Amino acid sequence: MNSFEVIGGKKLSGTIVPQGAKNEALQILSAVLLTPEQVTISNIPDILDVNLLIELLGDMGVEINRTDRHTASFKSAEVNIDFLHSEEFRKKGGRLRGSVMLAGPLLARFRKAFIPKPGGDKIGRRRLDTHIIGFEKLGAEFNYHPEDGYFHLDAPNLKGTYMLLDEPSVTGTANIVMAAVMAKGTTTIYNAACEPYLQQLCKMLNRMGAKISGIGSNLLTIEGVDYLGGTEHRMLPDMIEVGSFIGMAAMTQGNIRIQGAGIEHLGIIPDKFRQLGIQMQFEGDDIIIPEQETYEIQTFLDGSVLTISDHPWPGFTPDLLSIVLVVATQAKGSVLIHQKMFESRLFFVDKLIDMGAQIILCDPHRAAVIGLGREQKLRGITMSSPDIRAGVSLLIAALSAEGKSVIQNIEQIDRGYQNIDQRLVALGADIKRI
Ligand SMILES: CC(=O)N[C@H]1[C@@H](OP(=O)(O)OP(=O)(O)OC[C@H]2O[C@@H](n3ccc(=O)[nH]c3=O)[C@H](O)[C@@H]2O)O[C@H](CO)[C@@H](O)[C@@H]1O
Ligand SMILES: C=C(OP(=O)(O)O)C(=O)O
Repeated sequence: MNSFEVIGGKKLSGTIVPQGAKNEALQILSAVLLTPEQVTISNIPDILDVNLLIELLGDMGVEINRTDRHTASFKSAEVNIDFLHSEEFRKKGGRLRGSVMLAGPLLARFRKAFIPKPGGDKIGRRRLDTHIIGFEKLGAEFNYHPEDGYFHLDAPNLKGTYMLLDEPSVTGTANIVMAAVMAKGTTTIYNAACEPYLQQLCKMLNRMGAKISGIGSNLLTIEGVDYLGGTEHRMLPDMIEVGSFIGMAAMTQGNIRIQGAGIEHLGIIPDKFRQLGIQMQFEGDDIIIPEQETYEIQTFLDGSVLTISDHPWPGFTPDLLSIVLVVATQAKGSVLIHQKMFESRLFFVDKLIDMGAQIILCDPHRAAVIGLGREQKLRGITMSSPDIRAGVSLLIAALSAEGKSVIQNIEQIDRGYQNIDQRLVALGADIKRI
């Protein structure tokens, strides 16, 4: 297992370009299975999770022509669905959450699918009920086979229907939409997830011939069609990377330009960093974070302590809460971080406490951060990265800390951040991959 050795205290400066969005890529790549025609995708992030999903598509018989690391064409003329039922798929597919989204398109086009226990971050219970119940409502029959550990799905006749989702699951909505585009009749999905990546998926499906309306809202209407054709698609900039860079700039007292940040798709993200007292300017589609001596956490209007919590889109994404938390440790003032959606995503704060941060973990969902206001630096330590976003938060802490830190298990970071060490070295960071 690789580690990062980081010597902290360097002010980062320069320009950084966000990669294509990881969580959009996982949806879009799954959708190539919906057509026998060619789909060409650009701005693909060159990261572990995405490369693994592309490999799985290849294993299923999809013809892949990767013109460069960020552009590829896919042709799913022949698909070996039974590969999903193999030991090899169980091992590889189990390493990423995104593999669960292969099921929707397979049901739509081939009327059967298999789902092994999916992977992804170990950040609490991650149920698949929304996916499976959605498929069932469309007419799929679902059986769990304890002997092989697979959900078996069969859907000889997918039929449009009305459904009210139990929760606006992101991958669940994507899966149900992909299953419904070629069902007979009209499907209405209420309480659908509506974040930008799902909007991107729906727009791409419409370009392929699907009839989806209500895009961007929590009520999607899908008129089934018989056939989808090829298309081209470009991934948005990764909003979680953008947020991570905003936090990193502030923590290291840096001066960074995030070029092509996709500002119109960031929703409430910039406002949350502003609530921490971070200044930023928008110039065209770039975000400039100027060097700031200190930044001060705002209070609510009545003067009470600020709370920052996650919520399904258009609320604040849970994937940036760990970043906000670490950035707050060097702010002036206090904030309560309330992770409502996941239950094991805050435990990494014990490492920040070891580094000298003032944090009280109230329970698995809430952490109170008392900012040090740069009066005392964090200390470098050796630590292990538990999940992708906590991993980057620890990296941000290490970049701002006094002395040397070692971050182990950086495969977690590589799952979602492309060449992060080299890109940060270009901004003046002292990071070695060991
Ligand atoms: C591959 C991918 O795209 N992964 C993202 C996707 O995961 P994923 O699609 O797996 O996450 P879901 O949207 O299904 O739900 C995430 C968690 O939030 C809880 N929940 C969800 C909705 C709700 O109204 N209330 C609630 O508490 C769920 O029970 C679950 O524990 O969306 C998550 C939520 O934005 C992100 O963290 C993941 O990075
Ligand atoms: C939780 C995340 O990823 P995944 O759903 O792929 O585990 C994430 O991207 O922060």
